[in-house]
Amino acid sequence: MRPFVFVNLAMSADGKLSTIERRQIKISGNDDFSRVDMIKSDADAIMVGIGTVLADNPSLTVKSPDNIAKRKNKGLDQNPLRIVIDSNAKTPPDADILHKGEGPRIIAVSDKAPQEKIEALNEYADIFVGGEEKVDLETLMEALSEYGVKTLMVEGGGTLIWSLFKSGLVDEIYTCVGNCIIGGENAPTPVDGEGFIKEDEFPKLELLSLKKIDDGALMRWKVVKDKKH
Ligand SMILES: NC(=O)C1=CN([C@@H]2O[C@H](COP(=O)(O)OP(=O)(O)OC[C@H]3O[C@@H](n4cnc5c(N)ncnc54)[C@H](OP(=O)(O)O)[C@@H]3O)[C@@H](O)[C@H]2O)C=CC1
Ligand SMILES: Nc1nc(O)c(N)c(N[C@@H]2O[C@H](COP(=O)(O)O)[C@@H](O)[C@H]2O)n1
Repeated sequence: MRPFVFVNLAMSADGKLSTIERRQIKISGNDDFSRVDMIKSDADAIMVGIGTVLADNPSLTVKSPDNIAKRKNKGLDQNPLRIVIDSNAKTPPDADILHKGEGPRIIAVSDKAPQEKIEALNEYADIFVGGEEKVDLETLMEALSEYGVKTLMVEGGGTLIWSLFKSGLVDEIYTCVGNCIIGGENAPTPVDGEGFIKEDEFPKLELLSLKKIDDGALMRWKVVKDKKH
């Protein structure tokens, strides 16, 4: 058993998540930020990789007071369970994700994470340990399911999203295409990592919806399971 996993990302019209400096930038507009806040608020958990924590220092909190109130009325924490994928326990103990907003956090580390760093982070978050070098995402998903997580939103970055696709762990992806060009051959893209080589390995997608949002476009894709072309 594993949660339903959906990825949400914003990219430029030329397919970049950020600049070559890998700093946090605004790609989508206000309507898209409202949409993201809503789907985040409806999710049981939200996940990012350590690359995103170090680059963006996100809090991953629900922002809209209405969305917070709806969660509270349902007896939920203000924010979904926040999860960082971080083999070496490099999450800074003063990171916003550990301090802003109420609600549980999990730092998922591998067997090689130094014990003293685990202990420091354990003051603010539960620690999942799994995987020899990198975090074992499949085992983590099973653990999250046992924890009661039915829907998991993944906010990036491209390295984590690659691993999730490689392991067949993505069910849907929302792609917001902003009206700008970023460029740079080393700028991050939605799916980085090693990349698929053979066409029959490519995850196949079905377009569920396509609409204009702000001055860009929003696509919602379903990952087609076990379909080869
Ligand atoms: N526009 C958008 O929507 C978004 C943009 N971004 C941008 O993306 C960039 C960050 O992305 P990126 O650098 O790819 O980092 P990621 O956030 O994808 O984190 C990747 C890191 O996670 C760790 N990790 C541990 N286990 C695994 C595993 N099994 N699979 C994959 N990764 C694992 C690795 O580091 P280690 O081995 O040290 O643990 C790895 O380098 C930033 O520039 C950020 O601004 C990010 C999110 C959304
Ligand atoms: N939807 C969206 N649009 C953009 O333009 C973005 N740059 C991002 N980035 C993601 O949002 C996170 C910010 O989280 P907080 O506001 O700090 O809670 C950031 O880390 C990226 O994951 N997303």
